[in-house]
Amino acid sequence: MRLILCPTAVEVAEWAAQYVLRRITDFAPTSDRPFVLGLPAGSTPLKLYARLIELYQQGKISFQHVVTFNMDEYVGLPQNHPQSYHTYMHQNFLKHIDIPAQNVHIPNGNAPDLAAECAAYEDKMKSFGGVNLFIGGVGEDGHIAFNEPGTSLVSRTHLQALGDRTRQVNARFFDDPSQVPTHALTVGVGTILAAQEVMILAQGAAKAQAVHHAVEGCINHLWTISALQLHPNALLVCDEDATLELKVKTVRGLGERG
Ligand SMILES: N[C@@H]1[C@@H](O)[C@H](O)[C@@H](COP(=O)(O)O)O[C@@H]1O
Repeated sequence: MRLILCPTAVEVAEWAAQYVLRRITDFAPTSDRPFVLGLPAGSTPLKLYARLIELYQQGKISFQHVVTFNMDEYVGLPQNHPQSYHTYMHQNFLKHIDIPAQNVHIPNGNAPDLAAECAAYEDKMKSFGGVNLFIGGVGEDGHIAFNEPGTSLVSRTHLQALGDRTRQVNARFFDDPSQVPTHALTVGVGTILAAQEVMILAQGAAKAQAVHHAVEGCINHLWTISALQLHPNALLVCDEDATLELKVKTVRGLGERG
């Protein structure tokens, strides 16, 4: 795992945006050979999306031949609900760039058969030859996508019951905490590990425990982010506050300046 140290969240976003730019540019995608990008929702990637939109507006990057797969979506929330991840992605990123609508994939949390939806989502990813770069955030309890503590590290896209802690943390986006959905569809830990590269962003002291478990802890299903240790090309891009629970020795020995 590469641990990239950035002073602030702004620099995390800048580092990540330049990384995405470089990866897509070097790949030189075409319609027959698109670049497949895994994307998260949440507050963490907002600055990254804003930066990518700027790079697009400056003509430095195009998403014409990029195919996206979102990590997760709430179950039972209408797609046009202000807090659905469909709405989030369109408002914060997709409507501002040149990505063709048919290249965008977000799990359908209102599908009549959720198990079939999950299986079809995995098949769709495979039909593109898998994901080139999966970007993610991390929950305070170390969940990646919506893979809550205890989720199998070889899990694939599945229906996930959301834990109380996740629902409480995400309640800040809803008018009434009781509106936070109880379930989500999420790519599995195994789905993320199957990507050629994984880049997780962590910023703020609330993520420091999760970063500690990711980097210094044992690989275990109670901190699903620790599965990054199994990946040959994993990047963990942190701001200073997110590293507060790491040992100085770890930061100095492993950390690369972003
Ligand atoms: N399903 C999402 C995750 O994909 C995200 O990484 C996490 C952290 O969110 P935030 O970036 O808002 O801290 O929250 C949610 O639970």
